[in-house]
Amino acid sequence: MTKIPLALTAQLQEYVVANGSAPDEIVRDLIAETARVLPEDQGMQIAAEQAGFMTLLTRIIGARRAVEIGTFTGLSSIAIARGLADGGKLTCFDVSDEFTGIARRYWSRAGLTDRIELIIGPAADTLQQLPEEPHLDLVFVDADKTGYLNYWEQLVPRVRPGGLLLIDNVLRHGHILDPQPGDEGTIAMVEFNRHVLNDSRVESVLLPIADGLTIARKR
Ligand SMILES: C[S@@+](CC[C@H](N)C(=O)[O-])C[C@H]1O[C@@H](n2cnc3c(N)ncnc32)[C@H](O)[C@@H]1O
Repeated sequence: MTKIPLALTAQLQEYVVANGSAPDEIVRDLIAETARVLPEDQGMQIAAEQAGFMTLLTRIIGARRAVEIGTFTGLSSIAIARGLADGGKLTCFDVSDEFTGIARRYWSRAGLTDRIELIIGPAADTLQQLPEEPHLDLVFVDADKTGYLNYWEQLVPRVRPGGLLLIDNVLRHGHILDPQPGDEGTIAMVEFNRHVLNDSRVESVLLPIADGLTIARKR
């Protein structure tokens, strides 16, 4: 029998979050401040249960070197940085000083300033500043959807064999199935998902967590 994934209600999501390692006060404050200060944009933040999942995944693979494209107010970067092994480092890429100004405050509060560096500018260009070595253990992509293919092609060669690429919003809130998607982000995501599926450099799974998260492991 086909198992149909459960659609989460707000109450079920609360239960999911409450029954994993709970978000601490810093994460709760960050979520609340983002909602208060950026009500129009708060939907860009990853879900709380996804943050917990990403910390665990980062820890499980013993990641030391990680990259994030799309930082916003910092929730995913805190999730990754907290999972890094001792001496680990996360490099974040974003275009916005305004959004990442909030992230910087929370990195400081979480004692993570030493393990996170931020590069401001369009990631298609600024990614070229990444050194070839050391190879990356973990990559998280959550920025402009039309840029994903470019980021993928720049980053896959930089990930070590066995390292992971995590790609966010691959379901586009269900619009990925629209026969004629009405926005360029979804059109780009249809092509991107097909590209990942046909990329023999990785094995991957598309998880129906939050808005869809692809986890690809470099062969
Ligand atoms: C969906 S939000 C990221 C959410 C974040 N991961 C979190 O957990 O809160 C997308 C971010 O990508 C950034 N962005 C958009 N276009 C970009 C580009 N071309 N290069 C780098 N960052 C970009 C935006 O400024 C925004 O902060």
